[in-house]
Amino acid sequence: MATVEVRDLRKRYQDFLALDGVSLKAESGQLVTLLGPSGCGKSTTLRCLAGFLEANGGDITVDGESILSTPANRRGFGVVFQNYALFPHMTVAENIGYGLKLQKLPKSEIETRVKDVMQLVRLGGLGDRLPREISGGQQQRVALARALVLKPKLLLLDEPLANLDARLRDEVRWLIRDLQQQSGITAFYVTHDQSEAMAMSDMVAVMKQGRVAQFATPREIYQKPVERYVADFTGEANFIACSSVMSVGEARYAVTAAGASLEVAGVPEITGSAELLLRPEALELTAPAAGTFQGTVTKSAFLGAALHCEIALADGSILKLTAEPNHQVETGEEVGIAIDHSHTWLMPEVAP
Ligand SMILES: Nc1ncnc2c1ncn2[C@@H]1O[C@H](COP(=O)(O)OP(=O)(O)OP(=O)(O)O)[C@@H](O)[C@H]1O
Repeated sequence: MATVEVRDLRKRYQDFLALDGVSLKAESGQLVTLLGPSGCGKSTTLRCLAGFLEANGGDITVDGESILSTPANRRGFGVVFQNYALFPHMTVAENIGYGLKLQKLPKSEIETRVKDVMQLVRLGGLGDRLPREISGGQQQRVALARALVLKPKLLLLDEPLANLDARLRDEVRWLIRDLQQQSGITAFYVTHDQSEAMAMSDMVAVMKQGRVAQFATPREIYQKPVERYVADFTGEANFIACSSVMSVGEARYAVTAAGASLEVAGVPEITGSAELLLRPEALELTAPAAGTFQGTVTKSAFLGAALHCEIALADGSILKLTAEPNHQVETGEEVGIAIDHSHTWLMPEVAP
């Protein structure tokens, strides 16, 4: 178990600054996810952690000690990538035991540890197969077992589910989280899939152009994003520009949005222009006069478990919401929208 801290990490590829001061921390036993779109620096951060890349500035510490000068093979970390990189000519058991063999452990100990970890990742009975004789999900479990068998201080996972189909993704996702929690290994996990990040993580770092836009729990990232970029990346979101914003207490504001006056919570110390975040589940269809907002239905689609609607407000904003499936609304109909105030959140307007 290890506490791992990344402080102001910088990495340059020729004249391109890929990491521009990344800071985050995994407490012992936590799974921390790096979430963000392609090219934001997730893999670069993970490779610096693994020791495959040399940072140009900042520090990485494990239990308070800098590891930057420790070579990758002496860091004691387990690494799992999206392309499993199994040795094709070795059996499943040989692949898993390879690292232990390099450590020159007695054969009987290797056999026991390989057998135990194979049970753990549910590969029992497949030890004699070659990688090409097992499925993609099983191959990824071999890669996981190969990392876990070394009892690493830290587990680094870079899009480990990327090559799996939806059903296997789900299965391997929960297996990884279960194993990580049971073993108490600190882990960093890279993904661009927000639902994966939300479901698995203790903490999420949402990355934006080589920096961490927000580092917080999944709940906080979803409910209290610091800016639109984070809100957009972590689920369906509606934004309404506010025409007036006045502070009325600590991180509380009186705002006017789409003709309605509201008192809302938000990011502390907003001084300039601001926009209101309304998640679809915060909105409910009402009779026209009964809602906080009034608008016109521009789209409605029956999705089975819910009715998806889009409503145009008088100021031109479009609100997306999910209504109860038996609700009947027609395109062009005037409706009201009630807001659950516990689900509103004010953010400063930030240049993209
Ligand atoms: N070896 C390299 N030489 C030059 N630029 C690089 C190199 N590796 C990565 N980059 C650039 O650095 C930036 C960050 O890359 P990185 O692989 O860390 O992003 P990522 O968030 O992991 O993206 P993805 O989800 O696509 O893997 C990108 O703009 C990428 O093009």
